[in-house]
Amino acid sequence: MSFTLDGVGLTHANGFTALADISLQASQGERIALVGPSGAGKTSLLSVLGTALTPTAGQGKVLDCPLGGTTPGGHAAKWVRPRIGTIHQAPPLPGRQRVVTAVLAGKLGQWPAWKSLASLLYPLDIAGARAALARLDLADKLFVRCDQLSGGQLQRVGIARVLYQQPQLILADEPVSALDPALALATIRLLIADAEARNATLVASLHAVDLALGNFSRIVGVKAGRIAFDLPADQVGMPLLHDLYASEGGELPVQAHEPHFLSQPAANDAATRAACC
Ligand SMILES: Nc1ncnc2c1ncn2[C@@H]1O[C@H](COP(=O)(O)OP(=O)(O)OP(=O)(O)O)[C@@H](O)[C@H]1O
Repeated sequence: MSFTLDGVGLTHANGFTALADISLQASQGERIALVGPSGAGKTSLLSVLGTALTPTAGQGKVLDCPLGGTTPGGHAAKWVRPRIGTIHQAPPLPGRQRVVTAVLAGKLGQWPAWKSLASLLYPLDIAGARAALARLDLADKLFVRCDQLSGGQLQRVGIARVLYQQPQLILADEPVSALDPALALATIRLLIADAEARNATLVASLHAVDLALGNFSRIVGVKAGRIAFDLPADQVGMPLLHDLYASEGGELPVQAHEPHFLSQPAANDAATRAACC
């Protein structure tokens, strides 16, 4: 198993319960899209899987490491964290940092301390960083400072960093939200192809339901901190989606703005997917 969550809950310090009774499993190599309205708990769920947040209820394991066993500096943290690659909606990259350093930082947790330190002073694997950036059409930005990039370019640098890292588990939080529809589709397909080639597990939260349904075989709907459904994409129909997004007036967020997609009685129609995804 890549991860198992059993009745996991997360209540924040202010008493707000962001996740409740989450039970979810994934085999190594599975690719899952998380969909749901704003505030549903998708980022919270990814943070628990990434061991950035510790559940306040339930139990689970990520890459065989028990959740809550990842105290800073502890053995479990040192072992599991370098094997998880997180893609943030807005990558937290220092503005003054060069793109090459930001990409190479993907392997800081895997390298010995001397190599990490040396690479911060002078990039040690420029060819590796360039190759990862080239996959996202950004090879020409290798020595550019991060604060000189657009939001979409910065988002793709965050993805290049994870491609360079080659983690066993990729957690992507709205990874293509700043990209135009065509680039978003190409980038999601690149991430999926990379995960497939390496048998890595990929869990991606996606704002656009058409992007999720058209590219992922397993869809997990999250609503009010709970799993609303966990189904193969071809079983996720329009009534289920409209119910999931009821708090947003039932309007489905789509990438391609295809009226055709929205008028279909079920999203599992192959022609619909071909038309919009
Ligand atoms: N540190 C925190 N303290 C209290 N509440 C929080 C905290 N972080 C998140 N929340 C709340 O938890 C809920 C779930 O947030 P989360 O970011 O997981 O949702 P999301 O589904 O990712 O939303 P979006 O699609 O808008 O990014 C929200 O209501 C949010 O306000």
